[in-house]
Amino acid sequence: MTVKTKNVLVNMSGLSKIFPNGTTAVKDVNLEIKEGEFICFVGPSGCGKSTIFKMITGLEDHTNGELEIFGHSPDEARKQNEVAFVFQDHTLLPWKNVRDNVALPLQLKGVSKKERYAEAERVLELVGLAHTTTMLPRELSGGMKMRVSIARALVTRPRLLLMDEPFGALDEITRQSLQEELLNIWQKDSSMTVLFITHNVFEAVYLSSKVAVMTPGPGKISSNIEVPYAYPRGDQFRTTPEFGELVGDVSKVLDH
Ligand SMILES: Nc1ncnc2c1ncn2[C@@H]1O[C@H](COP(=O)(O)OP(=O)(O)OP(=O)(O)O)[C@@H](O)[C@H]1O
Repeated sequence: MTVKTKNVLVNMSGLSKIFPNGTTAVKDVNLEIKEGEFICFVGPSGCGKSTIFKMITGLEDHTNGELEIFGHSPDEARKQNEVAFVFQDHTLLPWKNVRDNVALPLQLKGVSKKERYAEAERVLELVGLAHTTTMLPRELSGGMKMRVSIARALVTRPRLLLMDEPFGALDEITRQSLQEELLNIWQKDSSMTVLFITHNVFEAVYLSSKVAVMTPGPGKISSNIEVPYAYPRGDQFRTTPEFGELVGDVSKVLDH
């Protein structure tokens, strides 16, 4: 299967964010994201990655420039449940079982219990946790909690999935198996676009169809590096010379 590219989904043009205290977190970012892409954002701490995500989700307004999501404002896109996000901290409610945690976004929309449980079970199956529906978060491992958190983000069938360092707290083996699962889920849904923040250059190259490298002071995208390799890539991709070369290319831009 090749990289899936379709219509423009997110359009950032001259996008800037200056916080009220005068900090310019993001300056003049131009990026066109197409439907079906998997884009990783890498860059040093404080270069504005999370601020870009917050502007896309409407949690922060932008100061200058344009930002459109499916031709809508970020607020409109969020209201239509087109955007979902996953953070490093899984943010599961400790008193609710797995199925209720996953079904929560649908409960908030007023979806009936029968329908939301059916949807929760569908996405739990996708992340390999169909057997955990009645378990409580404290009974799960760190990797399982992250899978539940991903299932909860998928339950509204978003067109755009934002992930802010979701695997940062996991050990390397769990991280790699979750990377594989995430790619499988993304490939099953031909129209879902994933934007993913990571500090890990290996993770960025393995996952993405394009790596957006950011530099600080003020935060801007200094380079877009295409990863022109078909999916599924498989574990062996990590040991190929092509993979090593791309990791080198991204690292070089980061070091400048
Ligand atoms: N609410 C805020 N008010 C003022 N400045 C802020 C605010 N939020 C973030 N910043 C500043 O904006 C800049 C970008 O922060 P941001 O969190 O987007 O960086 P990041 O690249 O996601 O960092 P990290 O990788 O450490 O999470 C930083 O200088 C930060 O101090």
